[in-house]
Amino acid sequence: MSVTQHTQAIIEELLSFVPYEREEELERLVHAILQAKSIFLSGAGRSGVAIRGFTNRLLHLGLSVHLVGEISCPRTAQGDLLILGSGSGTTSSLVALAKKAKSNGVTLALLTMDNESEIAQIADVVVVLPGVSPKLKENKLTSIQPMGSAFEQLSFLTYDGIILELMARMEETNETMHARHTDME
Ligand SMILES: O=C([C@H](O)CO)[C@H](O)[C@H](O)COP(=O)(O)O
Repeated sequence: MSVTQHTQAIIEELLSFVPYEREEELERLVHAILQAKSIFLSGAGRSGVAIRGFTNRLLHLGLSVHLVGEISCPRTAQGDLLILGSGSGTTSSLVALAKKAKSNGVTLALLTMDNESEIAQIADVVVVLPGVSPKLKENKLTSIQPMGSAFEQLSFLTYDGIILELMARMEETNETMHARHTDME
């Protein structure tokens, strides 16, 4: 197979996974974002790459957003929202952040493959995305891709789906968002 054929197969795989997403879980996340005073976001590795892209678009919507770990990241407070992207829901640095958020009265949201994972058990909002990972106890699906790739790609796309929904509800446009894009590039 060629690289373009592999790419096509990946897109077809993701399309076949989308129906496993639950609209009511995504609605709870959209609601939590709209209610939050400030939104803090984090993820490790490739899950973290996806959440960085999401943070950028939330900023373009005019929301108060912070990437955990950046030197500019302030202290959390009650009324804030922490969104974690973790396929396994067990990544140790994120477990620590989740516990800290809960003890500070911060609403905790998690995008994950495992709704019984350590973080999922204490999260207020859990969005389960389908995928496959060697880190999971049980894999119900199979993937043509290695490790957590399908989850990581689907989370990037789902974040963009959430952005489109937020744009509609917040009456934001491509133009209003572009006007907030950094001039420091
Ligand atoms: O980058 C990753 C790895 O290559 C698996 O595909 C993961 O995103 C990273 O290890 C974080 O794991 P999760 O918190 O389980 O998403």
